Amino acid sequence: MRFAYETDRGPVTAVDGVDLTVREGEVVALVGHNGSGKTTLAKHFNGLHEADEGSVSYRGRPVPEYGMGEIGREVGYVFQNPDHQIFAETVWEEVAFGPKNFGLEGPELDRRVERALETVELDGLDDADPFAFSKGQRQRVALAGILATDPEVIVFDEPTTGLDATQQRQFMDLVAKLNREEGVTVVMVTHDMGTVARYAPRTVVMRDGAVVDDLPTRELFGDGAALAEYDLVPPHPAACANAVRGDEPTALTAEELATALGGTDALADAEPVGDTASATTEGEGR
Ligand SMILES: Nc1ncnc2c1ncn2[C@@H]1O[C@H](COP(=O)(O)OP(=O)(O)OP(=O)(O)O)[C@@H](O)[C@H]1O
Repeated sequence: MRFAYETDRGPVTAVDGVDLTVREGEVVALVGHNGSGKTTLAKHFNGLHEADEGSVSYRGRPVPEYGMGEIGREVGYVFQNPDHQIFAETVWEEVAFGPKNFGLEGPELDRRVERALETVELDGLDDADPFAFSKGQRQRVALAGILATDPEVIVFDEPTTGLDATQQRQFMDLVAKLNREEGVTVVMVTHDMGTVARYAPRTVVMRDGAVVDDLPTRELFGDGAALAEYDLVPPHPAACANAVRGDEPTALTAEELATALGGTDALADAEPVGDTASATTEGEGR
């Protein structure tokens, strides 16, 4: 597929020649430099963009054929900045907006909202003003708003940007639980290699609008040549493991590294997500 933005200076091609299949129940990371086309591609998954050439299909049917409401119910998109999504004056109104739009009302709507708020651990805060929340809490409100629509797929654009290490871990553990327990398919655009290593078994690497690699994350982080070629910095546990492991597969997390070195979980416990906070392709702040 191909997509170009129309600008004053003419069309800017953002994605070109991408051929990608995401399977049900997967967690896939989309990585690559700034401007490589990750967000543009991701926005095709729920119809926020429509391909100029080729097409993007969901369950075998082209996304544009679904209509916005229909595809929105299947594929939720969580924006990088929750404030691009949040608009209501109370948490309840915010989370109820999606399912209300899809025609839910009464006790069924209440149940959906309560369940979504429980999942993100914001239950009991129905009347709170989401704009008075921390960034991490707003991110969770935004996620609850998507969860309340009961999607099959969730697309996250930089899900942990602006969250501290603990909030990052909490947010991503929640996402992992949705995948594990409810079978939600997850596609996440991220620069955070620690998050990729810990949560996404498959990584798609983009460059200049194209997919240049698509491989198991463990393979990517164990392959020095590929990491150098794509200019990706592996998370610390993988870097350490690569330095000492010989022919063994690399470690992706501190826990795995500790086990590989014959240690105990104590080492892992000592290092919560320091690796995820620093091991990005671009350094802090992204
Ligand atoms: N609204 C827009 N108008 C014109 N060009 C755009 C627009 N949004 C993105 N682009 C261009 O499309 C290309 C791909 O951008 P995109 O945001 O998809 O990349 P990305 O990999 O998600 O980048 P980042 O990591 O910085 O979020 C870039 O060249 C970018 O400048």
